[in-house]
Amino acid sequence: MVKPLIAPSILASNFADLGCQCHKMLDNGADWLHIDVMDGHFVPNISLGPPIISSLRKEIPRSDTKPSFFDCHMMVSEPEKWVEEIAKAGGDSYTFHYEATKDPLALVKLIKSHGLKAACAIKPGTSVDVLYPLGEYLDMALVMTVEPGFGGQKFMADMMPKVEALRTKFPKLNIQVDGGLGKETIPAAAGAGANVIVAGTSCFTATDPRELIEFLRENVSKNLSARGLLDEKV
Ligand SMILES: O=C(CO)[C@@H](O)[C@H](O)COP(=O)(O)O
Repeated sequence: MVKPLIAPSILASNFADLGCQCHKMLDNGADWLHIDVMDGHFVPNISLGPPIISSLRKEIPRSDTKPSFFDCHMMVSEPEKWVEEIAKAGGDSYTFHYEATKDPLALVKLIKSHGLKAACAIKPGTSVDVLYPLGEYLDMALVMTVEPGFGGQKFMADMMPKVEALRTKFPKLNIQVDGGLGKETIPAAAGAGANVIVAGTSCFTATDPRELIEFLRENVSKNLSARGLLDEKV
């Protein structure tokens, strides 16, 4: 059974006001914060790293009663190098790119040994088949629906067969989609079986973020329920 999880991508926030903007998302119903770490090598952009995650963790302490999950998407060329730093900074999950590592299973073990959830992402040009041998070891698979590197790009609907294939093979796996998600594109993503929705621009520009987050969640719930996979526990 899986839950719908809505994860605003802080790349779309105003970094000068990061703490307040993150509180706003969590207070309006977000389940996770999606934190995009970019190194200027794996992707042609530089965003933020462990020091900012560490400051954000002080602002949003771990809590059992309030959402405080930091979902760290590592768009970096040497993902092995940053696991310990991200754990120390207060990350909860560590998503590496399949394309960036020679030994994904060893990396999954390393991530878990630091107490983090382990996830693997694939870029749009990467076949979903590469995730099949990893699926049983992962806490989450991420199907990129834009080329990684920048927010505000157009959702690639042609990635949905990858999501559908993963959902069929791994009914209970968290399957995340990232890039171009909002009211217009959620039906395709939820319909294909995605349950973890990263939404940057749509969440941070919404006049009513609560209404948008609820809309995204409803779409996912409806589709998971139709598949008999919805975890209804709060
Ligand atoms: O990882 C990335 C981009 O590389 C994403 O997390 C984007 O930041 C999503 O932003 P929107 O497309 O929702 O604006």
